[in-house]
Amino acid sequence: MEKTCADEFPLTVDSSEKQGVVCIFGTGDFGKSLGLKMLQCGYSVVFGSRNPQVSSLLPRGAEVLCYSEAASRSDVIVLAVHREHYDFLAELADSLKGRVLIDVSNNQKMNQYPESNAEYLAQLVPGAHVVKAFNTISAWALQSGTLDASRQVFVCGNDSKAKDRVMDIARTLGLTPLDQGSLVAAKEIENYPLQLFPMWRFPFYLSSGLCVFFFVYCAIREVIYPYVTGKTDSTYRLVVSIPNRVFPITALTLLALVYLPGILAAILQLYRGTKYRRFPNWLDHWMLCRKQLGLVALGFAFLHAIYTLVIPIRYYVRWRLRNATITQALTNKDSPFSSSTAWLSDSYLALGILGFFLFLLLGITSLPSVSNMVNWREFRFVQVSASNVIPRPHPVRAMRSSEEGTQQFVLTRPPDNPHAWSLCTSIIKQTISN
Ligand SMILES: NC(=O)C1=CN([C@@H]2O[C@H](COP(=O)(O)OP(=O)(O)OC[C@H]3O[C@@H](n4cnc5c(N)ncnc54)[C@H](OP(=O)(O)O)[C@@H]3O)[C@@H](O)[C@H]2O)C=CC1
Ligand SMILES: [Cu+2]
Repeated sequence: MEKTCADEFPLTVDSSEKQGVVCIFGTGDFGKSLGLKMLQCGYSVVFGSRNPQVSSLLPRGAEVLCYSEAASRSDVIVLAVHREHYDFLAELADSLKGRVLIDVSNNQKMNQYPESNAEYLAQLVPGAHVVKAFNTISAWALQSGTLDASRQVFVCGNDSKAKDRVMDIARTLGLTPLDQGSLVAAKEIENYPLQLFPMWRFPFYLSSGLCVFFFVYCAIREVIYPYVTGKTDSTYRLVVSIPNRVFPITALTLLALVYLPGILAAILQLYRGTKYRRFPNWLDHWMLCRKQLGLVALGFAFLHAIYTLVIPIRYYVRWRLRNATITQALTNKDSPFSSSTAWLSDSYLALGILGFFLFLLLGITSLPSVSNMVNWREFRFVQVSASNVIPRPHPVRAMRSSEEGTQQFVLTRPPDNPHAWSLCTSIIKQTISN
């Protein structure tokens, strides 16, 4: 190509702590973000673009040249172009001979092409040393610096010197390179970003299933049954009361399912008498998505906490309280203050709050950014102790103490605790009808 495209863009790179020149083909989202990061880490960046004059919004200090011109400036070239547009490289094959070509591309779906993008690139440009890297890092994370969970860069390539250079660059950018072997591994590395999601799929389906099951169960018990037997309309319960029953049950069931596979695995190891055999696939997968299960459980616990906080402002609850007060006033009766009930109510709520706090602690320490800061023993300490003290679902007890033929029910929870109230009343109703 003609030399003109270089002339308008003089080199203005900060020369402090130079790391060498890296060329980036493509001035799209990823090229720009990676270029910026490289400039910040002391590299000189030369962009290769189809229209070097038009390319705006590029990081300051970077040069923009046409592809061939840019390629001649550096032995390391990052290819921030989609695979579909690789054909132009065939023309540049001569000038790319002996260069390190970094393929960062990803596909839309798994196994989209028969060969991996990196292998395809190696066929297009046979003289270059193709290295697969950086495809698991997102442009957004590079720019915002929120790389916590995704610092890992999987690197593979057939030329070990080229691979070493790429791993050095990754380390300079503050990333963690992981050598995955020869270019054959590229296929798996390219599938990796698409595979991350399945870890969430099982928790998602499981929690949806649990929610639906418990919702239907509660709806039958608290809406359909009262309607069929007493023609009472309690459909309003579908909105807050029943979900607030379903969320904690789901949260605690999921939490239990986080710990269950570990126990099953231990039993299996004891039974087999060795820990050097693979677990069955279902157990393996279950073990691998424990963190996701736990985080989904934490989400449900959050919902439960929020739903519980709004209970006092619910119309139904206010109506009940007002009615009880008016009835007491009209009948000129008062209910004596019960110290033990007050104790029970407070300890119940306090346990709930503490349980939620521990659940939160469990969730937060399992996030990679936090767990990186504690050592293994500290991590186990928090995880094991927190999971042991999270309270079980609130037991609601109604005691029958019949005097002179009339049935009275002493609640272990005060009726003004709305959370227990609805359950208690339904139990009382059932007991009376028996
Ligand atoms: N975005 C992200 O978060 C990530 C992206 N990647 C990979 O990085 C590569 C680039 O992605 P991204 O920057 O998002 O994509 P963009 O579409 O934003 O940019 C692609 C760039 O390719 C260049 N290009 C060269 N030839 C063509 C052509 N024929 N048609 C269109 N564009 C062409 C263009 O640069 P110019 O106009 O200067 O020639 C264009 O800006 C992809 O392979 C992607 O899989 C990998 C990890 C994360
Ligand atoms: Cu609760």
